[in-house]
Amino acid sequence: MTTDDPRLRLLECLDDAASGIGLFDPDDRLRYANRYMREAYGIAVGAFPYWTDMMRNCFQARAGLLIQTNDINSWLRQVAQRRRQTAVRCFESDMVDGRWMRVTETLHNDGWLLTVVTDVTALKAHESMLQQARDQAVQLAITDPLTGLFNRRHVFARLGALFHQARDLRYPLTLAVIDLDHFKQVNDRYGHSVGDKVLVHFAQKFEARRRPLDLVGRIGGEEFLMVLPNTTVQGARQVLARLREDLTQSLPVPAHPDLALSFSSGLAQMNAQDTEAATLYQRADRALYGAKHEGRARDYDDEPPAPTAT
Ligand SMILES: Nc1nc2c(ncn2[C@@H]2O[C@H](COP(=O)(O)OP(=O)(O)OP(=O)(O)O)[C@@H](O)[C@H]2O)c(=O)[nH]1
Repeated sequence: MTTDDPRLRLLECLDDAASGIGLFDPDDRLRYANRYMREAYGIAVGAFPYWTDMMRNCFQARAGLLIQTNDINSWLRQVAQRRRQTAVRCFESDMVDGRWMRVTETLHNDGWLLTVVTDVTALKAHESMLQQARDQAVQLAITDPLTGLFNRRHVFARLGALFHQARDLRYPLTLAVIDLDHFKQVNDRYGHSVGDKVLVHFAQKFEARRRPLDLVGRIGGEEFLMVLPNTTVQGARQVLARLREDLTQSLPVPAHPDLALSFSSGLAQMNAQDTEAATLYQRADRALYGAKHEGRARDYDDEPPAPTAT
């Protein structure tokens, strides 16, 4: 049938629309549904159910809208509290067949409600792909590609936050700047790729010893930083002693059993004079030079912390 009456043409076009369109009267009974809407919700041609019966049918037949509940009556009560409360309501719904629908309900002054249902499955997939790509980019930006530890930029950014937290909550915080000894000789003697394996091995040992609140990262070629919240210098010395033990009991590169390597560390515990993380780090870095100067393979802290102001 062709007609020039735009209202009739509109009804014809609505029936072919690529979105679901439904119209509910003030008693919440379906009075019009286009083909898409009937198919999506499993409503027979010629049937005009109440909204609650439509939902009940979806639940019982496990068709159309995915309703995950053990108690359909309580689900209906909860949803009814939100339905018809605002002039326009927009939400997303899962369908039993895996599709995602965006539902827009427009409430007219006289209580008639227009529902438009659009398939947004492709958009959702795209959104989740973007989210994954973003997460991956963030991960790459904070990770040292060789060892998988946090990189220098991220460790220093986190150090700032941990420093202020420890100062505000008044618990001790100790830094350990760790540097492998005579690492250049490893590269010179065994080659750069073996040197890389050694770095990875150390990183794994550091990571394995890390407690949940500790922060470990690679801040330079063969230099690592450990941030130990709630830990004094004495506590940090124990952590490092255990690390040395771990390292003496393992071969950095099994193909080269003669390859053994030590590390030196500079320790500094936050004190009342440290106004920012940078000064604490400088003290730890200076202490590292002390450890190297004293003969390497040791932990060094040249400035015992002053009593913390209360
Ligand atoms: N294999 C490898 N080597 C690196 C990497 N980054 C830096 N290095 C090397 O690490 C070596 C560091 O040498 P130095 O700074 O002289 O330190 P060292 O030989 O460990 O001597 P001390 O620290 O004084 O005990 C240099 O040879 C760098 O080329 C890396 O990612 N992989």
